[in-house]
Amino acid sequence: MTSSATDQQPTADRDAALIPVGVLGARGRMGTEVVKAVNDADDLELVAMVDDGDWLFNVADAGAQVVVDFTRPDVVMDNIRFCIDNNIHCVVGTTGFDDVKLATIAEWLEAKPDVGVVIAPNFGIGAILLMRFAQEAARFFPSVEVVELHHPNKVDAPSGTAVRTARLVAAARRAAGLPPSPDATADSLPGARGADVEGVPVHAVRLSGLVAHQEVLLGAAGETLTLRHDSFDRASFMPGVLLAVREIGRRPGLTVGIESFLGL
Ligand SMILES: NC(=O)C1=CN([C@@H]2O[C@H](COP(=O)(O)OP(=O)(O)OC[C@H]3O[C@@H](n4cnc5c(N)ncnc54)[C@H](OP(=O)(O)O)[C@@H]3O)[C@@H](O)[C@H]2O)C=CC1
Ligand SMILES: O=C(O)C1=N[C@H](C(=O)O)C[C@H](O)C1
Repeated sequence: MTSSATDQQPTADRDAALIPVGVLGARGRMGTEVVKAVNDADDLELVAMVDDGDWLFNVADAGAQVVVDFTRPDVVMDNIRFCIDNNIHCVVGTTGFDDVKLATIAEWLEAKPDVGVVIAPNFGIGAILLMRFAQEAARFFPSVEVVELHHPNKVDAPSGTAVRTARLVAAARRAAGLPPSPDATADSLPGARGADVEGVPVHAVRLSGLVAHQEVLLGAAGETLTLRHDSFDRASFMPGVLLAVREIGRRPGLTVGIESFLGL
């Protein structure tokens, strides 16, 4: 049997190359998948798994250099604060961030210029491309609406991805000088026209059998363009998560979305 270059390295050197990773929300739907993906990666080492009720200090005690957070919008800020204070880079998939929360994280990071935090509403490559395509298309169409469709256990609505998509589309429309989308609705039931995100209606569907799906509907005289992405399995988020884990040590400060990690 031939031995590889890695096999010939002394054990200490080989282990030194592994990135020690802690997972927060480790027993959740996403956390379970992340634990599997980290365990399967040759260059990463799972050193801590923390879920609700567990001792957060475990990640620091275990020497995690990077923490992956898929918990809940109401606890994620405390987790990020803890990691920054303990010089641990953060890869955050948990949703629920607004400009105020992002500014708070940026402020915390000022005291720790070597620490990186990436907040990504979606790690799916297809979903990231959908956002980019929607942004590109937005200026050509007077009408646009976003429909997101998810499993019924999701606690937040609309999804973080849909909010980010709507904001990107709204910014592209503003840059192009487009007026508000035409809409003659004068009488409606509450919620019938969706949530208004910077002038873009966002509709949220919760349905058994679904995982995570999104459509951006764009309309002009005599034509429509529908952009759709489907995550049928949470494995779809893992290449993006692992990319962020490997990259975040080289990206100090706050990054929103992994577009720049993908060269987009
Ligand atoms: N960015 C992306 O690509 C994706 C983002 N998400 C987002 O990730 C988040 C998690 O989603 P999902 O995995 O489906 O949710 P789950 O509810 O399945 O998982 C969350 C887990 O975190 C646990 N938890 C709660 N509080 C804490 C805490 N203080 N410390 C550690 N763990 C805690 C929960 O425990 P308990 O159940 O007891 O509360 C649960 O086990 C959501 O915000 C979702 O929108 C999801 C998919 C992809
Ligand atoms: O809760 C989920 O499942 C998902 N949450 C993220 C979001 O809110 O955008 C990403 C993806 O849609 C799956």
